[in-house]
Amino acid sequence: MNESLLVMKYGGTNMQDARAVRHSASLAARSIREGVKVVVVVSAMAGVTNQLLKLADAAQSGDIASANDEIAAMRTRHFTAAQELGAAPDSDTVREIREMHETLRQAVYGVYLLRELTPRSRDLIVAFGERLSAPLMKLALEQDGLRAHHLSGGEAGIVTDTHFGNARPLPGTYERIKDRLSGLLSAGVTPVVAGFMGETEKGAITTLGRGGTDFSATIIGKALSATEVWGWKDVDGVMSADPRVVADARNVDVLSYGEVMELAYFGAKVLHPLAVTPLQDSGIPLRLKNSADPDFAGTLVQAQPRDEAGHPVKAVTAIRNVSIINVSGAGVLGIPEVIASVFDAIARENVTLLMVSQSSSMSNVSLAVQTTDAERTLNALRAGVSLELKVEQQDHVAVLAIVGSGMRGQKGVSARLFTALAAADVNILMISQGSSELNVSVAVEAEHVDEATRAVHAAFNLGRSVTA
Ligand SMILES: Nc1ncnc2c1ncn2[C@@H]1O[C@H](COP(=O)(O)OP(=O)(O)O)[C@@H](O)[C@H]1O
Ligand SMILES: N[C@@H](CC(=O)OP(=O)(O)O)C(=O)O
Repeated sequence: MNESLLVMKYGGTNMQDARAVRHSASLAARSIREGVKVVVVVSAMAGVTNQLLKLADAAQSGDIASANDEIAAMRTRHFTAAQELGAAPDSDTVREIREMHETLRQAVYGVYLLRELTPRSRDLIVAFGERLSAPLMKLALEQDGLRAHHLSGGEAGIVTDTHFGNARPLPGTYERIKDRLSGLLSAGVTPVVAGFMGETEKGAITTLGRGGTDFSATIIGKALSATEVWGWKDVDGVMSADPRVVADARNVDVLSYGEVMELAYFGAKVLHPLAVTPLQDSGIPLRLKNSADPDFAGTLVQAQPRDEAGHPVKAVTAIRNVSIINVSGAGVLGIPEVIASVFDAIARENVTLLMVSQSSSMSNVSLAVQTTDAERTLNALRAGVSLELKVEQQDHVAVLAIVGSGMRGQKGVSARLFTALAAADVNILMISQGSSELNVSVAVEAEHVDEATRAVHAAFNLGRSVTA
């Protein structure tokens, strides 16, 4: 039998300070000592990605003083962590962190001089969060008595397209990762890869979208035919609802790739929406585990769902900051070309539609989009469709979704959802059901989304172990 290989991903919370990094390293070390080969993939320290985005914006708007203040604060944070992990002032780790901060400072100064922040330069800047974490994890593994080597996403072989900010791996990436990491692994060295980032074929740094370190880990898992990919979290795994909203949310022990994608798409912050896609062909399992309780099995994500009779829904989730764009125009919208022009205009803008509904009279189409995309959507529609159409925007909306493969062919699930919302006095603005029958989603007023989530969670009895 082949020896086991695990890809272990550590998020921002698990990298937030020296103590967290040391603990994270000890979790990897435990498996390595049991004879398992491990590839470690790290995120930026908690809060660093947002800080980098903020300071890049400050530089673009001419406020180089506050950008430099933020860089200095981050630098102190990384140096303190290195020192607390035992790095000497003249060590490689300290030198590398100093050099990276210097390059970051220069890149940010370039943005300030040009007053221009392109998606490409934003990616270069924002990826420093992960690049700065990797040497800290390498150091912690070495302090634990292991041999380790850190690499950027590009150095590890992650090659992407040029969609800066939301890049996708190119097919050749899998071979390349195998080439780059196999030698280290067979020499007994643990690779520590900076997550969230890759590079184009020409070597420009790209990022994989917010939360993209999960995606890096599964890309690497596929490339190396890993036994499993483990995502270490600060929660027990995927919960039946956001535990910050629903106090009695419970861990879901098994989910299918499809179910977890729906949950991530509809706002469950616990996983990148595309993270499972590299695993789908091979059936490599993904496990989400709590770093504070490593012996707990967590959530196993695999090809097949595991349904329990009488529990069609496994989790309820919500996307906030949504807007509804209403397109209306009696008589005009019924014409197929007009409908096509609405979707064409949106497709050109690359806007993600969260929900779509069309009235049966065909005089009205409602589109739910992230509020950050609303203006672009509105402009595209006004420019690209018939003048006779009226386009309106409604803000302060949220989309709530129930997810579970047990809904397939089950009657009464939507009725139960609507009854729960009505009893909680929550008005429904839009309704949609995926044809896969993995989810039902509703748009509600944002101010009611938390109470709606709690009401739905209770109505489907999710506050208990949801699978046998
Ligand atoms: N359904 C859910 N299951 C688990 N966690 C959820 C869910 N919805 C939202 N969350 C939140 O997601 C957080 C974990 O995601 P994130 O902070 O991105 O992890 P990390 O950065 O450590 O990888 C949890 O702390 C939890 O509050
Ligand atoms: N640091 C990146 C990538 C990431 O995956 O982070 P985390 O694992 O902390 O969610 C982000 O904040 O988007």
